[in-house]
Amino acid sequence: MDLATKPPYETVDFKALAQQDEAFNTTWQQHSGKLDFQDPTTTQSLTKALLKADFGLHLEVPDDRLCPPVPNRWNYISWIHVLLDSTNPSYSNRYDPGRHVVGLDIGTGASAIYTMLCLKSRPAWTMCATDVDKKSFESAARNLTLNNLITRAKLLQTIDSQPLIPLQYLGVDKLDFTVCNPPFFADATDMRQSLSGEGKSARQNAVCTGSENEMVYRGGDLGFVTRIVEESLVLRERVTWYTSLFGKMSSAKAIIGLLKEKGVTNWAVGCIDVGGGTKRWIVAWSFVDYRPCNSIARIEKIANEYLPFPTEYRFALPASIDATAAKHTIDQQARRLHVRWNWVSQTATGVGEAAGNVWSRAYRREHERKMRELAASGTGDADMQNTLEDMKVALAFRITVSESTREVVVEWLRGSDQVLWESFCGMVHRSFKKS
Ligand SMILES: C[S@@+](CC[C@H](N)C(=O)[O-])C[C@H]1O[C@@H](n2cnc3c(N)ncnc32)[C@H](O)[C@@H]1O
Repeated sequence: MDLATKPPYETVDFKALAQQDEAFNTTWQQHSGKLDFQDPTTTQSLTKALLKADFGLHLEVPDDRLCPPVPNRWNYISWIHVLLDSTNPSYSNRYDPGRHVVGLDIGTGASAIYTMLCLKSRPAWTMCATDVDKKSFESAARNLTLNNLITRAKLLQTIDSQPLIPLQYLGVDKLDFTVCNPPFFADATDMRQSLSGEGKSARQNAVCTGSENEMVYRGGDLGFVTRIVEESLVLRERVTWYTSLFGKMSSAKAIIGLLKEKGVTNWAVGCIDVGGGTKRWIVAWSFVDYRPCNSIARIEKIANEYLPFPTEYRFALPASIDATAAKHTIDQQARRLHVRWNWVSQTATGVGEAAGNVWSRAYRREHERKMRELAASGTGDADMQNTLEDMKVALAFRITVSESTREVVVEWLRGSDQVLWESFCGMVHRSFKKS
């Protein structure tokens, strides 16, 4: 399986895993095929077997440190893959093996799980990783060495008074993303109650071997990520995507509320829910204007007010228009506008960039007049193209005509002006209403 684009886990086939992994098979046989997730030996055996079978990774963690469940950790990383691939400056919306990406794993833990999954799945990536806990830090370094990944990682043991995104101490100027599974609990009582399932109808899914200093932070996950938000308001574009996991939906909502209050308009919300187990939430935000694809930026499981503005607009082709005519309409319409435009007829997809509202009636009239003048003077298209060369992009978009669904799909790729994006979608749609 190609790890670079390996999809998220939906379930785990324990029986098949037992056939592949001898050590896990012993656990499986001992429990007669019924795994006890409250037993630390079982959960360690499962984690090790999955990492080996699915990622070719070897893991050693001290018994008193967090042993990470693989599906939920991988699903976060695979969500980050889509987030980064869909905000690729080339607008390709695909994994680019040549793209060098630098990430930071805040609080990497004894397993260095996120760092290892990123490095193993994306060979051109490098990772920075921090932790305050000496034992976890040393164990993380051991795991990276054991898997021959240490040369692509920069490890830093920090102290709590240092920034959570310590660019200066890491000797790094910019980052493409941060990943973080923060300590979820506000104090020892909160941790004990939550892990014992007090106040919940169902028991916790798996035993947690995490020590108090790994799992507890003042203010819990909300307190920890509020610090990341505050640092992000200073660092801004020096990190393209700030992301974090949350144990509670209420914490994810509070962070989105804080981001909105601070004027952040580009964010994404994800949910991790493997096999109906404990749900986890992911929030990502950015001060850069590349827009993530709708399918990962907006999950349906949270109230609308916490979702970012949609980055996709679809409409059905009128019955009177066939797909060939629709493709022609889209291409011709874009060519008449003062935009950079690249249409690929084989895939019926075009990508364009505009400096502003160049489809307004006034702008179009003026543009057409200039085009006529240029044609009359014999300099033709070339001069008009020159005006696009140094253009500051206010909106980038992709338009696809889907023959199978008879739909036009408009995607927002770049830009911070929601009104401009809505106006553009309206213009594309109207051109089909007229014909
Ligand atoms: C819940 S654990 C996550 C470990 C690992 N990333 C995982 O997902 O299994 C939180 C980690 O954050 C670390 N941590 C706590 N405060 C920190 C700080 N100020 N800077 C960096 N790491 C910190 C803890 O030591 C712990 O390893």
